[in-house]
Amino acid sequence: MSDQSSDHSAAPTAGQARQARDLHAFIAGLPKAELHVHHVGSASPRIVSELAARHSDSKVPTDPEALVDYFSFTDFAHFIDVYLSVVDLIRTPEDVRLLTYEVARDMARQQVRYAELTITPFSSTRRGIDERAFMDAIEDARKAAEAEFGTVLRWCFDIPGEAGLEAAEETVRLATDDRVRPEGLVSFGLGGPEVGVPRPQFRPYFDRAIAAGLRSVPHAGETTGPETVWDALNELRAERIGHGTSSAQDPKLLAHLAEHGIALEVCPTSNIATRAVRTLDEHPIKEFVRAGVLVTINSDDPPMFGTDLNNEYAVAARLLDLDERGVADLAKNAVRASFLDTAGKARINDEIDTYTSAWLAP
Ligand SMILES: Nc1ncnc2c1ncn2[C@@H]1O[C@H](CCC(=O)c2cccc(C(=O)O)c2)[C@@H](O)[C@H]1O
Ligand SMILES: [Zn+2]
Repeated sequence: MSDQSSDHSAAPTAGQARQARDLHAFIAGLPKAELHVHHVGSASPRIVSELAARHSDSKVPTDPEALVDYFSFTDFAHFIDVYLSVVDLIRTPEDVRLLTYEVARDMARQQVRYAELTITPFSSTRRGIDERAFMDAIEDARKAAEAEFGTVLRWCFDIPGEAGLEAAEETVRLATDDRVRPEGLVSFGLGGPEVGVPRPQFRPYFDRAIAAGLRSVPHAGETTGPETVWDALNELRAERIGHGTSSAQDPKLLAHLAEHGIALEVCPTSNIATRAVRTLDEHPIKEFVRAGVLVTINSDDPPMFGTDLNNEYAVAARLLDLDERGVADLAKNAVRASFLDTAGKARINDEIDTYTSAWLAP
């Protein structure tokens, strides 16, 4: 998969091409953690086309090839429309289980040892899927994935902000009611369009989620300015920020993020595909690193953006001019910023170190 920049730099030399090939090979085998990736957004073209074929009333193509054009977006609002047309395909608990298990399989193929998968339960329960059956489906898939692939999944439940306080109430109830909240739930987020969806209104819901032991990880600064990131920090007590792209416009914000170790969940190709950033070469990831911000690399909605996590690491390596050790450090950033327990973090970090040392051994 190539990145989507309109990069017109000179053609690489033979040595540079070999080095890039070698780095792709290194990335493919590197143990990783992923912190910002969406459940429905990770449905593979095969799964999406199979589900579309079951529902003739859907506008989603039933041919995986035709999905490539269907997954090209004129702007963020268009992306959300397409995203919801795929959400509409998820209609039964078996659809939910199949999707979740296959997402875990795709992650395992990229050596993802741990992932915090963002799920929007409101979107499924409001479409008629029973909440108990929904939770059983994702938990069954989570346990099967861990047993069969060795990939540890945890859940982030997010509020689709544009759906307003009704969605907020339903999401925080599903996330905090011990009769229904799933064992794998660790965090609480806020997704969807940011324009016209001010973050402060969700403070009471984040307060309830945090009081129930969940970690705060809202999207912010993806399609609006740094003030949305400040609101996510000050009103929603964000421990990490989804995207945070516009933070680069506010040096004080960058300094705050760096000083307090608040990680940005950077999704480079997503920002290009949704038109949040014009080209990869203009992406602010370099400014984040220069300011000392903890940067993690993520795929967001990989099949929808024509990418996968390995490709996102390759894009980041190119933009940051990283060698194998630099890429391994990026992977360890995600482990550090994760909500995995200390033993789990040590285990993945040791795997990363062992793999990198073996790769670089003369
Ligand atoms: N890069 C992204 N940036 C932001 N969000 C992203 C990104 N990728 C994926 N998402 C997901 O998109 C959904 C949006 C759902 C939404 O807006 C909505 C609005 C009105 C009604 C309903 C409904 O369900 O009835 C849903 C969220 O679930 C979110 O998790
Ligand atoms: Zn996202």
